[in-house]
Amino acid sequence: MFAARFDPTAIVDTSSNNANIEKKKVIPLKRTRDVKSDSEDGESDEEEEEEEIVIPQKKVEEDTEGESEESVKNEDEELEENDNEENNEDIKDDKHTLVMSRFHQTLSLQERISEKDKTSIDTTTTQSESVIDGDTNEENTHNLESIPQPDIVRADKSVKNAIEESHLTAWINTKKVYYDNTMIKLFDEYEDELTPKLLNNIKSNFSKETFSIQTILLDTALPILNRSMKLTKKNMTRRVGDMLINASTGSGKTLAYSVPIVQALSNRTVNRLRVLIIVPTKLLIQQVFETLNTLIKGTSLIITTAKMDQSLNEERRKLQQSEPDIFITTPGRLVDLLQMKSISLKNLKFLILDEADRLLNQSFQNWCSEIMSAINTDKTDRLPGNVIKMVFSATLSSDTQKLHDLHLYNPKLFLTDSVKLYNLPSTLQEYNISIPTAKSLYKPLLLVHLFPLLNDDSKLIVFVKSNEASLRLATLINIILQKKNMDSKISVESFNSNNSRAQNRKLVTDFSSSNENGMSVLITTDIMSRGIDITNVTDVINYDVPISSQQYVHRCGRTARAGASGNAYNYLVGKGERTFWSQHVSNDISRDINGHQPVVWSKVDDQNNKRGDGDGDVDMEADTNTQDTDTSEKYKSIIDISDDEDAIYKEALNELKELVAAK
Ligand SMILES: Nc1ncnc2c1ncn2[C@@H]1O[C@H](COP(=O)(O)OP(=O)(O)OP(=O)(O)O)[C@@H](O)[C@H]1O
Repeated sequence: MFAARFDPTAIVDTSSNNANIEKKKVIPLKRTRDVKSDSEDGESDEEEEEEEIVIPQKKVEEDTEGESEESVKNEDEELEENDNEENNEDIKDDKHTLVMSRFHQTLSLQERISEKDKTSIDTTTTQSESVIDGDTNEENTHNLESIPQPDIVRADKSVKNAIEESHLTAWINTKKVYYDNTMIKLFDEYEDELTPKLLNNIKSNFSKETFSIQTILLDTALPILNRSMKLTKKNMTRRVGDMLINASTGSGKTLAYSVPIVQALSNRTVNRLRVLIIVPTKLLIQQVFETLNTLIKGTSLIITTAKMDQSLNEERRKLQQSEPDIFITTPGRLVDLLQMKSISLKNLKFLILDEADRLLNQSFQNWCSEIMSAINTDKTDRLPGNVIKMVFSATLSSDTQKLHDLHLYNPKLFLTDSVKLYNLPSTLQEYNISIPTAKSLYKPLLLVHLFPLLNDDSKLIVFVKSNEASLRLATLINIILQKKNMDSKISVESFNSNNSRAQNRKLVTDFSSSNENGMSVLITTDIMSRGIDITNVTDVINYDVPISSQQYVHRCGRTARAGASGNAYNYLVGKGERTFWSQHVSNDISRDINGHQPVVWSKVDDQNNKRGDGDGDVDMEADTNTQDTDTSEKYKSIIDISDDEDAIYKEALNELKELVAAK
C-alpha cells in the first residue's frame, strides 16, 4: 500500500537487492472499511481497528529493512490484486503463485482453527461429551472415568456491562460547554476577577485580548474560584469541579490554565505544594515554566520543575528545603518522587494534565493510579473532588476507561461545536504533494526542490519517522545543498533523541532565533510534535506520513499558532499514502469553512484528463481541485529532475553511504 520511503542504501545497491526482492513476497493485509481509529490511543476494541493500525507500522518495519522501490511496488500491486481477488480468479502470472498458495494455506489453516474452536466449545459446554468420539474411544479409557472438571468461568456479562456503563457515565454525565473562535475578550474585562499584578503581567507579556479557550475557562472558573476563596476554602475544589478541555494546537491552553491557578494562589500565605502540572516530555516542562514564571512576577510564589539531570536524592533534598507552590514534572519522575516520599500531596488543590491524551496513553510505572492513590493517602479530605483536575489536549481522548482512571468529579467538557474528532487552526494552509511511486527514491531531492518556493527566511520543521532517518536525511540534504551551492543560505539540522539534552536545547534556541540568517530547517521526529511552542515556524513538512490523524494535528500544530498563518506540506507517495491521508487522516479533521482548505499539487495528464503519476490511478481528491497554472508550475519544479541533478543526487548518496560506513 505504501510506497518506498527514503533509504539511501537501497538506491545505491538496487541491483543487489533484486535477488532478495524475488524471495521476499508478502501476504498483503487486506484494507478494511474506514474506521476512525487512532493508533496513538491504543484503542483496540475491534479487530479492524487493530488492522488499520498495523498497516503503517508494518510499513515502518519494512522500511528499516531497506526495501527497494521495486519490492514496494510489488507490494502495492499485490494489495490491489488482493482487493480485487473475488473478481479475478484466473491468476496465471507466475510471480503471484507463491502469494496465492500462501493465501490458500492461510485460509485452510483458518478453517482448521475455527473447526477446532467449534469442537472445543462443544466439548466444554457439554460436560458429558468431554471425551471426543466417546463410542469409538471407549476401549482406550480403560474404564477410567473422566476427571470432573469445574465449570468454565465465563466473563459475567452483567458485571462487565456494569463496569462499562460506569465508565461510560463518566463521559455521558460530563456537562458539555461549547465555545467558538469568536469568543474573544479584553483581559481588562476580568479586572474584578484578577489581581492587578496578574492582570498587568498578562497584558505586558502576552496580549490585551484573550483567546477563545481562555475566555470560556476564565468565565467559568474565575468567579467560582474567587467566591470560594472569599467564603471558606473548604470544599473549594468541589465547587469548581473537574474540567476536560479540547482546544486546537496553538490556541493558548497553557495560559488558559495558568491564569486561574495563579489567581487562586494569590491569597496563600505559606508555600505548600498546591499545584501539580504533568506534561509528557522534558521539553515541555521548561515551556510551561516560562509561561507561569512570567505570570507570577512580583509575587512570592515558588515554581519548581523536575530536573532530570539531577539525582533523585538531590532533587528530593531541594524540594524539601523549599517546598514549591507549583511543581511541573513528567509522570515518570513524579512517580519516583512519590515513591521516595519526596513530596506530599496533602495540600494539593490542582492537578493539571497537559497533552493529556498522550499522558493517558503512557501507562509506564502505572503513573495515573500511583498519583490517585498518593492523593488519597496524603490528603485528609478523601472524598471525591478533593482536587480540581484540569485535563488539556488538542486531541482529547474519548476513551472513557482512561478518563475514568482519573476519578473525575462533576466534570465539564469544553469543546467546539464540531462533528469531527479534531480541529485544525483556520490559519493553516495544507498542501498535498503527490509523489509518483517511481520517484519515491528521490524524495530527499524533492524536499530540496521545495526550498526555493518558500520565503528566504522560512523556518521549517520536517517530520520523519525515526531518529536515524532524521540524522541521515539532514546529512544527505546538507551534502546536496553543498553540491548545488545552496548551503550558505539554508541551515539544516537534525533534532533527535540520540542527541544530548544540551545539544537539543541549543538546536531549539538557535532555530527559534534564526530569523535573519536565511532559511532554517529542523528535521525531527514526533518528539517535537507535541506542545512545542516555537514562534514563527512558517512551514511544517510531513516528509513521512503521520501514523494517525491525531499525530497529524499535533505535527501541523507547530505552525499557524496563536492566530499566525502557516503551511503544512504533505509528501504523499503513491496511491497508498494518498488514500491513507484522505481516508484515515483528513477524514477525522474539521476545518473552519471560512479558513483554508487543503490544496493538491499533482500532475494532470491533459490528454487522458487524469493524474499521470505513473500509479495508473485517478486521485479522487485531486479531481475536486482545479490546479491553476501557478500551482502546476510549482509542482513541476518540485517533481522534475534534470540529468545533472540525477548525477548530483547519486554522488550525494554515495557520499552519505561512505559516511555511514565510516562510523
Ligand atoms: N491571549 C493571547 N494572545 C496572544 N498570544 C497568546 C495568547 N495566549 C497565548 N498566546 C501565545 O500563543 C502561543 C501558543 O500557546 P500554547 O503553547 O499555550 O498553545 P497550546 O494550545 O498549548 O498548543 P499545543 O496544543 O500545540 O500545545 C504561545 O506562544 C503563547 O504565548
